[in-house]
Amino acid sequence: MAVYTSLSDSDMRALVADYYLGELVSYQGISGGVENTNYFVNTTTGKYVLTLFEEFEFDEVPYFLDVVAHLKHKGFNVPAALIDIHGERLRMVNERPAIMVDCFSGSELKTTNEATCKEMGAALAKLHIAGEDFPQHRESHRGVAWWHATSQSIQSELEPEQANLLLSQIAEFDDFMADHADLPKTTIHGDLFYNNTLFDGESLSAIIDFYNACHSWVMYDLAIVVNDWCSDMTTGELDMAKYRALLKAYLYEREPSAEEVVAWPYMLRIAALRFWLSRLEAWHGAKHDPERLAQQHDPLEFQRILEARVRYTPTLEVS
Ligand SMILES: Nc1ncnc2c1ncn2[C@@H]1O[C@H](COP(=O)(O)OP(=O)(O)O)[C@@H](O)[C@H]1O
Ligand SMILES: N[C@@H](CCOP(=O)(O)O)C(=O)O
Repeated sequence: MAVYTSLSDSDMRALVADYYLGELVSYQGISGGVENTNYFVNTTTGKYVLTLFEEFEFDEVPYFLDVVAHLKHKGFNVPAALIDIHGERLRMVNERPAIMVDCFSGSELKTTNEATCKEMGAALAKLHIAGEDFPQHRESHRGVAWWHATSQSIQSELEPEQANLLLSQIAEFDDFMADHADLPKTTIHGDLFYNNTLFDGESLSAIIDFYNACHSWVMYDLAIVVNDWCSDMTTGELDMAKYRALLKAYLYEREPSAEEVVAWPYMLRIAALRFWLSRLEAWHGAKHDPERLAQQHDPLEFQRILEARVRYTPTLEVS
C-alpha cells in the first residue's frame, strides 16, 4: 500500500483543526496511488482527501496547484487545494508538502469502453482549449531532456533489442521534431490514464492527479490518453472501436492542424516510450526491495504498446 508518510491520530486531528472542516471523524490511507501519500479524511462537514507530495519539494508544488485552480475556474471538476485558517493552500505535514482537497463522488473505472472513451475524448479537447491561456509555461520533468538522460543511464540494464528500440525511437522523434518545432502546445495533464479519472456510471465526474502537468504538445497529451484508454494491455494493440469513439469526440471539440495530423504517429510512439521508460526506471530502482517492487507498474505493458505502434499507427482522422 502506498502510504509512505504515516500520520498519527493526533497529527491528523491537529491538521483538520487548521482548516474550516469541523471535527475529524475518521481517516484512511488510500492504497491506489504510487507517487504520493493520500488519505481519505472524514470530518463533521464532509469527505476530503489529504495529499502529501513524496516526489516534489515545497517550491515545486505551486505550479500544479495553479494549473488546477485555472481549470477549476473554467468549470472543470478538478481537485483545487482548500485554504486553511492561516490563508494558505500548501503546508508542510511530517516534513512533506501537503494539501487538502474535496473528495469527489464517483469511482475509478475497472476498464474502459466506447462510452467512457467518448466522454474522455470530449473532456480532453475542452481541457486542451482551457489550458491555452494558462500563463505559466513549465517544461515537463519527464520530457525530452529526461528521456535522453534516462535512456542513456538505463540502457546497460536492458536487453540489446530493448536498448535498440528505445534509442532508435528517441532518435526518430528527434529527427521529426527538428523540422516541426512549431507544433501546437498547451497546458497538458501529462498522465491522464483512466485511473486518474472518476466516473459516476459512464459519466466523467472528475479528473485528478495533475502532477505531470506541463506546457507541451497537444498531440502528445492526446497520444498519452489514447495509449492508455484504447490499448489492449496484454498485446499492446489498439482497440479500434474505443480509438474511434475517443477520437471522434475529441475532434468534434478541437480540430487539429495539418502539422498535428502528420505528427500523430510520432506522438503515439513517443508517448508510449515515455511511460515505458518511467516504468523501467522505477522498476530498476525498486528491484532489490520486494515490497517496493510489488507496487510498481509493469514496464512490459508499455514496451508492447510501443512495439505495436512501431508496427502500425492509425491516422488521426475518423470516418
Ligand atoms: N479528490 C479525490 N476524490 C476522490 N478520490 C480521490 C481523490 N484524489 C485521489 N483519490 C483516489 O486516490 C487514488 C490515488 O490518487 P492519485 O492522485 O492517483 O495518487 P498517486 O499520485 O499516488 O498516483 C485515486 O485513484 C482515487 O481513487
Ligand atoms: N500513470 C503512470 C504513472 C505516473 O507516471 P510518473 O512518470 O509520474 O511515475 C503509469 O501508469 O506508469
